[in-house]
Amino acid sequence: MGSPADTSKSIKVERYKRYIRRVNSTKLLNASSKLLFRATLLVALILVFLFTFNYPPLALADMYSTQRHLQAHSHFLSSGAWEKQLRHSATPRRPNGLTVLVTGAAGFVGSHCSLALKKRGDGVLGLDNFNAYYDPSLKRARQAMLAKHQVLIVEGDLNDTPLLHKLLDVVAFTHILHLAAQAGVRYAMHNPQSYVTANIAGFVNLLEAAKSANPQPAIVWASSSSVYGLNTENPFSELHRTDQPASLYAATKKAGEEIAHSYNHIYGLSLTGLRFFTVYGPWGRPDMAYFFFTKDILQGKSIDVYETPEGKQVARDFTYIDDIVKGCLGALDTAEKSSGSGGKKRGAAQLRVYNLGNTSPVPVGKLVSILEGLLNSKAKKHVIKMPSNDGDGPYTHANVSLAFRDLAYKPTTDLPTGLRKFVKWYVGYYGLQTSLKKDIPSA
Ligand SMILES: O=C(O)[C@H]1O[C@H](OP(=O)(O)OP(=O)(O)OC[C@H]2O[C@@H](n3ccc(=O)[nH]c3=O)[C@H](O)[C@@H]2O)[C@H](O)[C@@H](O)[C@H]1O
Repeated sequence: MGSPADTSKSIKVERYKRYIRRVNSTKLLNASSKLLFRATLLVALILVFLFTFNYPPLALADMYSTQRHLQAHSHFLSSGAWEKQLRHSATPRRPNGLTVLVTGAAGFVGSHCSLALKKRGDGVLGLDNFNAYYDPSLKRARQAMLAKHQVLIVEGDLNDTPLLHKLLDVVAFTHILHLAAQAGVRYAMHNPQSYVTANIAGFVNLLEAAKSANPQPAIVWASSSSVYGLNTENPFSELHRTDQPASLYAATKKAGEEIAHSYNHIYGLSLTGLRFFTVYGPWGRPDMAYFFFTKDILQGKSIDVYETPEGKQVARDFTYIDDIVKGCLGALDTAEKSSGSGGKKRGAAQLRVYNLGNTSPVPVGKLVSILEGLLNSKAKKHVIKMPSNDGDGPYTHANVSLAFRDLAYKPTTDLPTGLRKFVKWYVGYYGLQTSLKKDIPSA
């Protein structure tokens, strides 16, 4: 046993050691929290750098798509109420009415078709990703217009597989009117990938969901006059060559027609492709010439009017939206049922392709002079040779005898009448009535 002095000394030594251990461990803790803090700061800085400076389009696109994905999937979470809304919108209000999923429902042709279907008592559910290819506020305005008629548009992408399967699970669609696409002939030079994503991957994704559905819906979808590409026979008939597309847009639409063939062959999906010819009218697309010519003429800006390399006028078979809507409804009404179910083919199914044009090409110069008359304003025309490498063709002209025979399709609106209706809508929508020198005469 030691003396009290020894004991007291050893207690003090022990206390000192404990103190030193505590100080050291605090130092260690401080050091490791500092390290952790610095690491977190570094990671945060790297993330901020990546999002803000390094890959802005990628980071933002990812953020938006994740946001949309979460939005779509949050619907699944509160699924009861959401599913009820879907079914309500999709339920027909007439005996034997169709139950139609309209993709691209906030688009130009999609919104008109959705409204026409709803008005005659069919059930309609829309799907649209509201992308910013052109002013999304116009798409929102179309959505609001449809909402007044009890048509719901789900915000989501064709490439969102769980969402597509969910929609087809919740509603037993008899038909899909597939109009969602990356449109525009010349924009394909600037953003080729968007055409592949929407017009090929998106279409395949939709067909995959449709082939697995039970019952399989019949599908009517938008192809394009541009598939005629370098074809020189005139007017364009469905029997002519379509293996020489002049733009990536046209190539993706032609690919769609071939993909439709394979899904029809393998799974018994009923598929009808409609080749639209330069569709125009109220609620139209701001990226199209008739639309931005109107804007530019009213603003006193110059417009480029293309001519062919030989100095000839460029012409289009401009087709009025109401005629196109009748063609789409005719195709839906005559579509036979798909033959398969749950991913298995049970027999041969219908496979069709039709031109939907106006059968009366008009030179672009004439389009401009009609607009000048309606707007009471002289255009500052800048006539230039058509850019040779942007996929544009010199003229289009539809033979619609097949669509007339099978769909009772008969276009009735000439360009002056249709443009008058468009201009009337345009000045009303953009609140320009008072700035025009005279009222737009009624049709
Ligand atoms: O039928 C289709 O399948 C396609 O129709 C539409 O393409 P296009 O017929 O090319 O329409 P659009 O661009 O309005 O040019 C019209 C005319 O104006 C000429 N044009 C064009 C631009 C310009 O600045 N000047 C000009 O003269 C131009 O040379 C052309 O002669 C759809 O956009 C497309 O999505 C697809 O559906």
